[in-house]
Amino acid sequence: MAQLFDKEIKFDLPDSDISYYPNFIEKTIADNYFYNLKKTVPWQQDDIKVFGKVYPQPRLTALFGNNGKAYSYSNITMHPKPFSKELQELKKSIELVAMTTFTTCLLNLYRDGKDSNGWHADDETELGENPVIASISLGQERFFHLRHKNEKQLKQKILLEHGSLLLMKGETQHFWQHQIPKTAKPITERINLTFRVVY
Ligand SMILES: O=C(O)CCC(=O)C(=O)O
Ligand SMILES: [Fe+2]
Repeated sequence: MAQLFDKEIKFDLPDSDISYYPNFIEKTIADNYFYNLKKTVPWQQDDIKVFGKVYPQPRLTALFGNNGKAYSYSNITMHPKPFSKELQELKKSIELVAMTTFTTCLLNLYRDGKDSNGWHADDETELGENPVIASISLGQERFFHLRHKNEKQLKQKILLEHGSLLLMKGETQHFWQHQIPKTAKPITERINLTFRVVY
């Protein structure tokens, strides 16, 4: 079978298991996924509650899944739509690398540099004890920041490029938080897909 990716970059960070595959999806195929998902996904903007105040979430999202299980975070509960043919296809190729059978995909659309994703860990109970999170990036590259929850000097920045895969597993979500910060640079849109198992 053809290799879908040419290298794995493993981050040597304590209490974590994080790998980055820069060219997981070939450029022209990644371009096609981007345009197709941008056009066909029913993007929504939910309100989030932060310290008792309600704000529109600074990005658009969508949830797909095959087991009907809802996913809740930041006071939002999302109900999955059935996987499209292309998401199903993408899920299959990621499962080969992640060695996990995913049930659910959360999609994020960052419209410009003002869109972001605040510090958090993907540690909701419905994701299980040690979640495997497989994250695909399409379109505009953005920085992904990681910080250790207890040892504040431990941090890492990863540039998430078009067609890349970032894999987080093991105890990562217990010890590390991540974010996509805003940027003042004039930038274009990015789509992120995170495949997860929702129990
Ligand atoms: O956009 C990204 O790369 C990260 C998304 C994320 O952390 C999440 O949806 O939980
Ligand atoms: Fe996350």
